[in-house]
Amino acid sequence: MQLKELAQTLVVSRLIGDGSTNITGLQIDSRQIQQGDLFICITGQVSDGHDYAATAVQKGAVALVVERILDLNVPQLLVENARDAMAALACHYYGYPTTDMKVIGVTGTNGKTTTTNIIEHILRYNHKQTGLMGTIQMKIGNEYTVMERTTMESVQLQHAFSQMRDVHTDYCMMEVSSHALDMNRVKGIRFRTAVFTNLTQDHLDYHVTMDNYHQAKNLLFSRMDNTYYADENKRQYAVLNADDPAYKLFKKSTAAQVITYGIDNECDVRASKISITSQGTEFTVTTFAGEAHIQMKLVGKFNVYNTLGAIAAALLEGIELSEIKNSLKEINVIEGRMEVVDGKQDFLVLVDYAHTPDGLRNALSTISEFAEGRIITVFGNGGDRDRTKRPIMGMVAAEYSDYIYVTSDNPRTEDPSAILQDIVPGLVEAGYETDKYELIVDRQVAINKAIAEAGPKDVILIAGKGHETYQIIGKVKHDFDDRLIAKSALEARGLL
Ligand SMILES: CC(=O)N[C@H]1[C@@H](OP(=O)(O)OP(=O)(O)OC[C@H]2O[C@@H](n3ccc(=O)[nH]c3=O)[C@H](O)[C@@H]2O)O[C@H](CO)[C@@H](O)[C@@H]1O[C@H](C)C(=O)N[C@@H](C)C(=O)N[C@H](CCC(=O)O)C(=O)O
Ligand SMILES: Nc1ncnc2c1ncn2[C@@H]1O[C@H](COP(=O)(O)OP(=O)(O)OP(=O)(O)O)[C@@H](O)[C@H]1O
Ligand SMILES: N[C@H](CCC[C@H](N)C(=O)O)C(=O)O
Ligand SMILES: [Mg+2]
Repeated sequence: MQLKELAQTLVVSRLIGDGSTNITGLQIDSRQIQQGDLFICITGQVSDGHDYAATAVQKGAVALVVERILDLNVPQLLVENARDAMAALACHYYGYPTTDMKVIGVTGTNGKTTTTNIIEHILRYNHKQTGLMGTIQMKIGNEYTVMERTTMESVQLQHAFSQMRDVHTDYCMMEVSSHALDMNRVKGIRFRTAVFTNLTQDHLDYHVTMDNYHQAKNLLFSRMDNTYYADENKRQYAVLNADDPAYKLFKKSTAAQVITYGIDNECDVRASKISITSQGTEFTVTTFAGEAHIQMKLVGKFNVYNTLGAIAAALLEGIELSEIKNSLKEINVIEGRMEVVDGKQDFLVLVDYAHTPDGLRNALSTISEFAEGRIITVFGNGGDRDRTKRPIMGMVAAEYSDYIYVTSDNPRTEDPSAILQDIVPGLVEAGYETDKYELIVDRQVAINKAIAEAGPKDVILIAGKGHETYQIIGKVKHDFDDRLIAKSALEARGLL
């Protein structure tokens, strides 16, 4: 594609140099440049992409998108904000792929991965060609790729959507993180449906206040343009959790049709008669399309919420409630979400991705509903992330646990033992006795100890890392999988 064609998508940009230059790719990272790329210089928080433009040109970039003219002998497209411009350029370059499929976006502090996976399961079960993008993996056709980020940059997203279009994808279910909304990574995506799960504390390192965080989430809903299309396939929907007060802002600011779900408040898709065991969950769902009794292997009240959001989204696609019910019966536990580590033991070992105060509370309160023995919690907090959630998670753990191993999550560039120390004030504030917890920096040692000392009917919750197969210490990613470590600890006791 010629540079001038891309430039035309941005009315107020200024093109300096030869507009007929042929562009064969878009790239934001100088380390990944290929011959013929247009290098987009992003002014970031850590580095400035403009500083890497010369290297990018040396490596084969044939033109630049810049926020200030650089002294380099290649055509340059001058824009006010490169990240913003990038979303428009990416949509055009890849031929607006999200207008050729239905994209169902899910946002919220917790439950995005779970909800997207449930919707994907229902639609695939009902013979739709599906795609998936999120924390664990991306699915294009039948190919799965492990992901680094929950929501990628716009160039990567639009590229992935174009690949999905190539394999005739009907629906893409995607997680939409607040970072992505705030940084315009998802600008230009046409969402068929946007689902809101919940809003609780996380990411205050980035958003600083809960109000900013709420406003970032709101961008998903406020950018939905219009619901009044004659063509049913073009209508847009907002599926909102009516039990979370944050939904009111989204309801007010969206032009999409609003469908609410919940348990406690009056709403359009509502669950009642909920029964939870360690094996699964049952409930009755009352919807605008009838009533059904749902049985599934996912456990916990929070998974009832995730499922309600998914049921609403699927009903909007014309899937019969009876078919939704059948497909939910078949759904398996989502990787790293209340995942049971099985052996011959007479206690339960669960690996869960709870890494926020609300996530941990939900995981532990669910366990407390069926635990017959002690509840033993192994958890920590990620480094270089929201520090204010650490003592709160300590308080939550103290509220439900009989014993706690405070340990490392992904320390990243922080001092691991200092992170553990940040959790302790929460335990103290909760009045938790000092002989009921210990601090063990090495997560493997903590997991081994928890399993070595477990007794009959105890439940061990290993929280925070879920599906992750690594641990980031400093800047190094080490192999680490809570489930494999738990298994080897069981083996050491002769219980595998
Ligand atoms: C806070 C945040 O999200 N930052 C992301 C953002 O960083 P930034 O804008 O500050 O960019 P930067 O790192 O300063 O770099 C500026 C530019 O220089 C370029 N560069 C840099 C170095 C170089 O050698 N060559 C080069 O070209 C970079 O590619 C970039 O284009 O853009 C970068 C490029 O895409 C991301 O790597 C970076 O992710 C950081 C590492 C990160 O950890 N992000 C997490 C918090 C995140 O996004 N999480 C959410 C999920 C949260 C959730 O829901 O739980 C997610 O969607 O994954
Ligand atoms: N609806 C929910 N409400 C509260 N907690 C939940 C909910 N769903 C899941 N959780 C808890 O949060 C953890 C993470 O769930 P999930 O991976 O689905 O969330 P996410 O929003 O995708 O997280 P991330 O922001 O890391 O992508 C689960 O392991 C569980 O403990
Ligand atoms: N998407 C979340 C994941 C946190 C997972 C936890 N294991 C950690 O490393 O803090 C984040 O980037 O904040
Ligand atoms: Mg996720």
